Amino acid sequence: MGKGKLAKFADMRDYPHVFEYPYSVVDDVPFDMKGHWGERFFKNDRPIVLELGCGRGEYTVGLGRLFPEKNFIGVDIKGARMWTGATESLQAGMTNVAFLRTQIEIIDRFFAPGEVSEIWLTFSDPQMKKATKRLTSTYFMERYRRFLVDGGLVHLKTDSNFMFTYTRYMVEHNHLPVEVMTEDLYHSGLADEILGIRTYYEQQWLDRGFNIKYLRFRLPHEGTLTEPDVEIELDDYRSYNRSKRSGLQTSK
Ligand SMILES: C[S@@+](CC[C@H](N)C(=O)[O-])C[C@H]1O[C@@H](n2cnc3c(N)ncnc32)[C@H](O)[C@@H]1O
Repeated sequence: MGKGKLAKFADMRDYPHVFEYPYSVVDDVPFDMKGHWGERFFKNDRPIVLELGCGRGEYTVGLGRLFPEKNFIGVDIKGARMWTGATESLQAGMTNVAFLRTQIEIIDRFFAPGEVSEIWLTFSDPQMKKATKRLTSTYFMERYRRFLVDGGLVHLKTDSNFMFTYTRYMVEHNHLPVEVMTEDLYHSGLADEILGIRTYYEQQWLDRGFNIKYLRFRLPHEGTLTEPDVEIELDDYRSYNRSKRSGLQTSK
């Protein structure tokens, strides 16, 4: 039988590469590794890549294996999910992987200007009701700009037509340079060992016959970002009213 939540939380508290700073903690204790992840934790000055809303951390661990010359940090508020990737990377002796348990709304408290080189958003909740909760909204882009290098890459992998369409409008409206865009990754010829990493949620959507969409763009520091004024068709397989939970649990 698998470990229960309490046992996973206990493991996480002892893991040397897991940092747990939800709102309640970081309000009282400033995060003193801000600006010092390389020197104090990774012991090198290699590029740092974030996976935001990492869940079990498949991209954090998978990319960590593919790119030992970079450092990867998975961020999520759900500790029991994160435990999977944290345990796997610890058992594999990976020194270029860490996890941060916190709310992404306060992500800029953990990284200094220019400290992060890339961001992955993997199957983020589309948050169809409220743009400010959507991880590709300009609200979050403004936060990412505070620590992402100028012109740093943002990757979005999603099942959601709503999330993909919204993000495409946001990117076009703000003239952010697009590097790659496909509405059907696995039939596009683009899927390689990086894009072929499959997350837990991704596999569920693939099993249900959904196309996987992928968008990669750059986020320059210059210019004011504004929200696109568009109406986007809602994903009919997700519950609009309970968009706080992820689609798989709320569908139909
Ligand atoms: C649909 S799941 C995707 C998980 C994983 N990336 C995957 O593809 O299997 C979305 C994840 O984002 C996390 N998440 C969503 N909004 C968040 C926020 N504001 N702060 C921290 N985590 C968040 C959730 O806890 C959840 O684990």
